[in-house]
Amino acid sequence: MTAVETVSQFSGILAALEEPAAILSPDYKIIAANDAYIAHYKGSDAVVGHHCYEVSHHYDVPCDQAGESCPLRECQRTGRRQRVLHLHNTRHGEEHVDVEMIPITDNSGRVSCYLEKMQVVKEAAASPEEQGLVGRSPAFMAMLELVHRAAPSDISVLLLGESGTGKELVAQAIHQASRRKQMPFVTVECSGLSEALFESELFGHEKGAFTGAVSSKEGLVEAARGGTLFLDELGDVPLALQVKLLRLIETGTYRRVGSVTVHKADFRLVCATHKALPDMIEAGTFRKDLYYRVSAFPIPLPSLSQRGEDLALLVETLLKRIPEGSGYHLSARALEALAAYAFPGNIRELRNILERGMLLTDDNVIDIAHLPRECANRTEPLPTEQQFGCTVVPLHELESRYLAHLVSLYPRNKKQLAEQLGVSERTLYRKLTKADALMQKS
Ligand SMILES: Nc1ncnc2c1ncn2[C@@H]1O[C@H](COP(=O)(O)OP(=O)(O)OP(=O)(O)O)[C@@H](O)[C@H]1O
Repeated sequence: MTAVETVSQFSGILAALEEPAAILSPDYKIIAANDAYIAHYKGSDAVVGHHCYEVSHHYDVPCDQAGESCPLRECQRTGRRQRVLHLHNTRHGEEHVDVEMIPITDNSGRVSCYLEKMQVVKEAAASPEEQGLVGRSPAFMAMLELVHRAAPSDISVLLLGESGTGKELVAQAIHQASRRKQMPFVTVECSGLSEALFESELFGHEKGAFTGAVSSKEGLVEAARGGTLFLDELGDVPLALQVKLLRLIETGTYRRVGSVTVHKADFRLVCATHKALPDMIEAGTFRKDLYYRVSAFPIPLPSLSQRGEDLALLVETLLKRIPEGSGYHLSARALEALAAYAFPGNIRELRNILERGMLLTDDNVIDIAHLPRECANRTEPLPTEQQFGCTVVPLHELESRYLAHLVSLYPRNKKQLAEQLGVSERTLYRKLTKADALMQKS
């Protein structure tokens, strides 16, 4: 089939698609594109005849030669449709885009071209935003791809990540991208609740069900009707309550405390934990059956230290979100210092560091001096040997060299030498033996 025939055959399909779509030749050339594609990428029909990677990435070479996975190349390799999440340059700036590549065969069964369909991923932004997830590092993109795939279905998602990695924000993003987005998103904080409190919080109670239940109250399961129920810190739910949770999930029904009426639940379940649930199962502190119910679609969240490329973007974003923060910025040296820090508290810790820095600075620049000592300590790079004016050697080696030099000056007077050095003669001999060994090594 010639290119002209291909265009006429597919122009109808392209026009019928609402999302940006194009037909690509095996050598990455855009043969035809729909209006949505043109509007999204260039705003003019000058896209036809250009390479897809030039238009969407502003690259000179195909994605796989620029360090990214190329769906067209994968399609050619496997002969099957491919989906991948890419960061594209669109008319709105950089956007996360779900790219779907479908091989098209001609009458002889040979793949003659490819249909490329784009869907802008709304769950996250690649530039600082007032709200929502931001990120562009490979670790973040891998997580976002899973979020984007899971969100539209009703599958139970288990978010696994250290404290402060954004589990609650991801849960909200899943809700926002789901068909339940118009309905409530309800968080259940599972840690620190007693058995009785947990049950009445979750299922509600009737008037007089227990001392203090002066009126009947709707529970969080009821409040989440039609929407998403987010169980945060699932690993903290005590064993006795896990069975009640399991019953809720298995039967899709619940009863208010003090009532015999069975209610039907209607929610999509998203759970989060920073604990290793399989280890807890081993230890007998988490039910295996509950684990399999909640972990149909696990999504690991990267720690901040795995998202080094996102640090500057997150700093800018958080400063936008902290009240009064948008007037402030971080000096290059301070950013460098933070880049070398491990962030055990992840993004929440970064936010705290910035808030503290804002209070400590006298102008609008947060500098090294305004960072906590544990971050700032790593900041001053050691002077080079040239700047020092001498070679930098480990202290124990310096001591050995010094002792060797002294002994060469006073070979017969070790007792006096030990006295002058403030050590016992025995210690001096021990140190000299070490020094000898070191000298022989070097
Ligand atoms: N990708 C992201 N983009 C922007 N802000 C983020 C992102 N991820 C997390 N944050 C911010 O980091 C902070 C911590 O996020 P969140 O509370 O969702 O973490 P968490 O993993 O649920 O923490 P914990 O386990 O302690 O409950 C919040 O201020 C949140 O807005």
